[in-house]
Amino acid sequence: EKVEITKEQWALIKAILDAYNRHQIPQDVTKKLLQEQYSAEENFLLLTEVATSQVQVLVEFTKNIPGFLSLDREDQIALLKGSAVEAMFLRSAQVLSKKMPRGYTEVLEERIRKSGMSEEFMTPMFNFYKNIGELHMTQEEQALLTTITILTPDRPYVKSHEAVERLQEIMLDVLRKLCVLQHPQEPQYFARLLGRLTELRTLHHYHVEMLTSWKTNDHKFTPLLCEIWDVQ
Ligand SMILES: CC(C)c1onc(-c2c(Cl)cccc2Cl)c1COc1ccc(-c2ccc3[nH]c(C(=O)O)cc3c2)cc1
Repeated sequence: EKVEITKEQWALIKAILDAYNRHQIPQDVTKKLLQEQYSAEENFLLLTEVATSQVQVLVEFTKNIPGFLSLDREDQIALLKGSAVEAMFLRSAQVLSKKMPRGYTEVLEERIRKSGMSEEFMTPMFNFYKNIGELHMTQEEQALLTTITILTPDRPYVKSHEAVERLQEIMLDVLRKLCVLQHPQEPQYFARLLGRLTELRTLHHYHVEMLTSWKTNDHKFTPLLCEIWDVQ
């Protein structure tokens, strides 16, 4: 049927895309990924620094999601803690699938592969990166999919499930319409995007074990990561 995006929905897309583009990791942090040292220790430290910076960026982005700040304060925290890993898988996937200048993508992939994480997590992780790359998502789709991931109602400790669900449904409806308009030749495109959300849940479970395996090898995380991931 004829898909119609309303004026309000276009305003919502613009607000979310502006917030998504406005909040980026500072250049001096991402530039460090290009420095010379490649030991597992050095890679882990660099990834920890980038992840910490990414969490700070994520918090700022989330505050700009229309309606988020009207949610219960404790639910806002529960949503951020519950979605941080998934939002970071999405963000790093988008960065890895872009052909960045100066082999930035290869450098990041190399550091992730050689950061002391067990082999068993590599396959599903890089499979996800490949799947995201094949979707060739537009900026709007990336920003909306990240927003939908953050507004997942069934995270631990969320009290007002319905309020979060209502907000997520608004975003899902906008993304559905956008997919029909931007990928007219691919009627299943929206369903494929949602399939990535399921894959993110699985990666989230793997990530809990990744943290434990890093911890046992006495890897240190920053206070912000410890707080958001309930480690230490
Ligand atoms: C604490 C560290 C070791 C960690 O634990 N799990 C993960 C971990 C891993 Cl590997 C994989 C996936 C998710 C996590 Cl959450 C990580 C590292 O997490 C990140 C790695 C890279 C990026 C990243 C890299 C480059 C970037 N460029 C930009 C940009 O805006 O230009 C953003 C950006 C983000 C973000 C998180």
